[in-house]
Amino acid sequence: MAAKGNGEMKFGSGGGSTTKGRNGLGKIQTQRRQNGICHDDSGPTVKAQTIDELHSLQKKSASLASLTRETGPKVVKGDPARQSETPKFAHASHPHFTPTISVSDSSLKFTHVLYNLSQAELYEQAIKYEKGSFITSNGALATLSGAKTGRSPKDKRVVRDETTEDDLWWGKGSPNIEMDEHTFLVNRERAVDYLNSLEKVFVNDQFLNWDPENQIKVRIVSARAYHSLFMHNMCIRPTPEELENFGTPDFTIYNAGQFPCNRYTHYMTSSTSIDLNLARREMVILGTQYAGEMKKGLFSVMHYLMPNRQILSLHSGCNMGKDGDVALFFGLSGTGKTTLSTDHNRYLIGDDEHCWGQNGVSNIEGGCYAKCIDLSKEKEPDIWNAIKFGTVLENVVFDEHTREVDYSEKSVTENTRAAYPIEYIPNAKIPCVGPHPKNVILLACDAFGVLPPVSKLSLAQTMYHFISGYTALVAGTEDGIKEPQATFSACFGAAFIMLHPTKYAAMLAAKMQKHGATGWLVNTGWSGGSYGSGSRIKLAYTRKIIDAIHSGSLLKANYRKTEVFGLEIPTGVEGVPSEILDPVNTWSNKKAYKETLLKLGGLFKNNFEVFVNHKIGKDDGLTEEILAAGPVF
Ligand SMILES: Nc1ncnc2c1ncn2[C@@H]1O[C@H](COP(=O)(O)OP(=O)(O)O)[C@@H](O)[C@H]1O
Ligand SMILES: C=C(OP(=O)(O)O)C(=O)O
Ligand SMILES: [Ca+2]
Ligand SMILES: [Mn+2]
Repeated sequence: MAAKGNGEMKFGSGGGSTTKGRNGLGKIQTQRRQNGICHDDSGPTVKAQTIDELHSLQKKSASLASLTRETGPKVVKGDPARQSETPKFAHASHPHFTPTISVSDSSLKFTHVLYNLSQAELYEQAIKYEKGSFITSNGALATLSGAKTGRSPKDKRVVRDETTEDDLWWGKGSPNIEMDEHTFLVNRERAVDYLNSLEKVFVNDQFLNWDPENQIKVRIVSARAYHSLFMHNMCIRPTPEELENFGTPDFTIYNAGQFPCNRYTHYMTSSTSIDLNLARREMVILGTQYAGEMKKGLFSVMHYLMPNRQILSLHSGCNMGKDGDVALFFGLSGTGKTTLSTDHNRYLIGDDEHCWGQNGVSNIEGGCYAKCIDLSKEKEPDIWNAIKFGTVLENVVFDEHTREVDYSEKSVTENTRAAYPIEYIPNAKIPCVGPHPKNVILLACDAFGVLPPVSKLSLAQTMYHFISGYTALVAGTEDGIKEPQATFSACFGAAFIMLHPTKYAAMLAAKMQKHGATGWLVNTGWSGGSYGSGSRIKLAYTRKIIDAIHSGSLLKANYRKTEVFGLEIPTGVEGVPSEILDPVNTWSNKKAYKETLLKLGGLFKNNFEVFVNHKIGKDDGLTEEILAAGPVF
């Protein structure tokens, strides 16, 4: 599969190109692998369906309807390859078929709906019809997401209308780039036409949010078995009874990711467009097949719907101890939410998206989406073992013959991923709900290497760091040592929030205060120098720190304050060498340490300037305190 400049996918010809693996065998470069599409025409003979049956099926798939045409393709259930399910009148060549002149050409076509297929059925669909789909030695389904191997936040658009005009955060710094209703409909029509032009589409009807009172029904219409399996794993799966009584979805995604948007359409700046229309309760995806867009798109919807019900939506992992103590793990991508919330000694509530309401926390999702770069069985056994039959493995490289995955391979992308149902983690807490959090852990992967491995935060400091949403990763790994790239993303999820960050911050402050939660800042990044001279803090040490937070022992430790950031750091943590707890000790060049510390402090200050004139909550005092809780120098 080769990417064209405009984001379209082009399937090239010829065999898959291979590179030599460790054992000399060709390793499948899944990105470039080509395979002919297999057409299965060996099904039994044509059998007509009743009109009633057809109507009930059409009702089920009413969301595929065009808004501007009275008629569109007829929708039928089942795989077109299994011809027994194909009605007679689908074939224009049939002697009894009488065309009507009053209908459009599209109404003569049939689109088969593959409705809530099982994992096994989706495997078969993917392997038969989707290039680059393979079963790996652990039983997972390896797939390719195409040209896009990560999200495209710059291509996200939100319809600005009466519904959203006053409520949403617009303008500088906001992730909500506006589009008008008409343009949304243009893209919607493009996506629906594309989907209707296919022989078959996949429809998933599922739930979001384990809190039964605030559950949302979602429908995902997509063209690839990969997308259907991904959402099957990531959303909450309905029981057969729940599916029978599903009714009308609260929100629908039309994922036509293989098809580009029209770049001449107003508001478009590339051939990728992810469009959110809150009034219509619809999302359209064009020009990207990265499955994470669906999951994070729905997360944005929850970031709008839930705060309106006084429920705080959180970009965080969440787990619970044997005694019912709940911890939240906030952090940007790659900082450790999934890794640290998946803890063999605790119950996993969820790895990425939660709600904090009146009764406690609830996971929004039914699955986890783990990064798998450099994954090892020793360091992350639970995630390793979750990669089995049913799991979607995105963009990984594996041995052509043994189908063993090489998790160190970055040739397709560094953002290799595994999506699995949450019950694949043995100590998952089902239903995924828990009491009010006791600890709120803010994760930052500081590639500058100046933030302490752990600090205890005051409420004002927690808010300051929550609003800042800092992390710094390395810019690129190929051209040698590069400057770490500081990223500030409000609420540790600026790409997904819909309201002004201070709205979420005020809710978090109120909830933490009410329930007596303690805030912590944990650096999962560098120590002993910046990226290039220092090294990443050992996961084993970070786990010890997290253990001490959970057990309550760290709360009782002795603390002292650091300069510049004014962070309270413990003098000792069980299982962690004491000297690393103050980063200055780990730097051989103390002058370089101080310069880097001041540099990072300056970046924090600059970033926070846009929030200086905003009030956080009803309490003026808190706003003042938060402004004072940043670096001082
Ligand atoms: N000290 C550490 N703490 C947490 N993660 C670490 C650490 N060192 C290395 N890692 C790696 O960093 C990555 C964190 O990614 P992940 O948990 O998926 O982040 P998120 O869920 O926040 O996007 C994992 O690949 C993990 O193995
Ligand atoms: C899926 C994502 O989540 P994370 O990287 O936080 O795990 C994402 O941000 O695209
Ligand atoms: Ca994320
Ligand atoms: Mn994650």
